[in-house]
Amino acid sequence: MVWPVTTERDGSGQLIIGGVPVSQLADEYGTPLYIYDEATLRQRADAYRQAFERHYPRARVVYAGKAYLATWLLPLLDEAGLWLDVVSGGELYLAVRGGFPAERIVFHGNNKTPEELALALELGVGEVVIDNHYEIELLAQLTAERQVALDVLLRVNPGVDAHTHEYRKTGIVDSKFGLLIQSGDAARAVERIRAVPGLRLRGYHAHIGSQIAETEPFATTINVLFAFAAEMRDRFGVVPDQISPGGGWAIPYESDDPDAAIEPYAAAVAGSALQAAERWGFDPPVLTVEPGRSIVGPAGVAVYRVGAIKDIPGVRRYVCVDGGMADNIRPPLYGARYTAALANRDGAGSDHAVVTIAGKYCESGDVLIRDVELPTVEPGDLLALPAAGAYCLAMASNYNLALRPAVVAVADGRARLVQRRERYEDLLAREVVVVPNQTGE
Ligand SMILES: Cc1ncc(COP(=O)(O)O)c(C=O)c1O
Ligand SMILES: N[C@@H](CCCC[NH3+])C(=O)O
Repeated sequence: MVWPVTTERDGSGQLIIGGVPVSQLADEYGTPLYIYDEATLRQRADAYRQAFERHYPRARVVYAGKAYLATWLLPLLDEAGLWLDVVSGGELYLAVRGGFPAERIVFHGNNKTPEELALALELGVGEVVIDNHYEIELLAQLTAERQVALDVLLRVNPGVDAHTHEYRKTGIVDSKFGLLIQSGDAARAVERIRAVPGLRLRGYHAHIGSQIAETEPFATTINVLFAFAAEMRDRFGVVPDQISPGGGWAIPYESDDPDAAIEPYAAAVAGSALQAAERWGFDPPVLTVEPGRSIVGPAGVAVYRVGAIKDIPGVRRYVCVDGGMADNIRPPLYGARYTAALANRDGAGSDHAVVTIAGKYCESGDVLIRDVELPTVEPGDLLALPAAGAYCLAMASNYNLALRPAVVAVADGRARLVQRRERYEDLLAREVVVVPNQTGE
């Protein structure tokens, strides 16, 4: 359940993804290595669009690029008919340079800079999701200067507590995202947006958090959004043509996690929206969802090579790998759990032991998996971590001047290098001070 759909073992026990042996990829491109299975990506993108089309008359699926964004992914998203959510000038720039249609880009962020907003207008993004009063004034000025009109949504804070890690909650009252409904702040923003000639208010947005495996908080959020919409209709006569409960649907990381299938999520979210529209007296507006993790997460596998192995008698065995928190910060940041498998062999017949997979960086917290049962591993073995497609590379750093990993996309027995591994020279690319060459000149 946690592995890409094409994952199998060949006769010799090697792990195969997309028809390609993982060890072959590791030998060719080095480790750590991130492998994306195109079949899984396409299947999930299609599943989202089809499920929402089935359950709702006017649905829009927007991929949240913060989970993982690279130019090679863009045609695949485009072909699947998805929109794209970006949260920075950098994501916006990459998406447009990579050929994604700007009119299907939604620009998010709780502190968009004047330069980022100007870029969004220049590139012609489809929608901007306004987060705060400062942004309304910036957009008022920018649209007036350029004599253009812009479609906007208002991000509200619905005051909904989703069951997820504290750091992943975004819709509770004490949050930096959106404007609170219950204090009247969101209503004040609606009033102001309506008075700005260059802004066309299309509807309301909320995002309550990430890695949420229950549908109930989404249903509550949708109801709060429609109730707010009804209040705005009664006060100002505004009828929204779009409502968005954001993204945040979970994926399984370990085999006993909830399976978080897409179909029941879509059925529940669409059902809640239809019900709430009826209850509050609206024709169903466009329903927009913004999955990030649940599209790319299950498609990605991280591959590491084992190096040092350290036994602390009676305490634990550390199996150290050649990556860690620089390519995957999630375990130290959220206490996120992963599972792992031997990739270059299946370890059949060998003893099993509970070990801790540690990274190579200078932090005690640099542990990828605490306590995972594996066959006996040796230096040189390859370990594969599934469900690594979202928020690993996207949050990767050069800590300890680590080189960020290569990315390979696999499909039908073929591998494409889509992002090369960083090189030592890349570490010098931004240095301003002249670096002497080896002869000291
Ligand atoms: C506004 C918004 N939309 C969508 C997402 C995507 O979330 P996820 O990757 O959990 O689906 C996020 C991130 O949490 C977000 O902030
Ligand atoms: N980066 C997070 C979640 C935050 C999503 C973006 N708002 C994770 O890895 O789970």
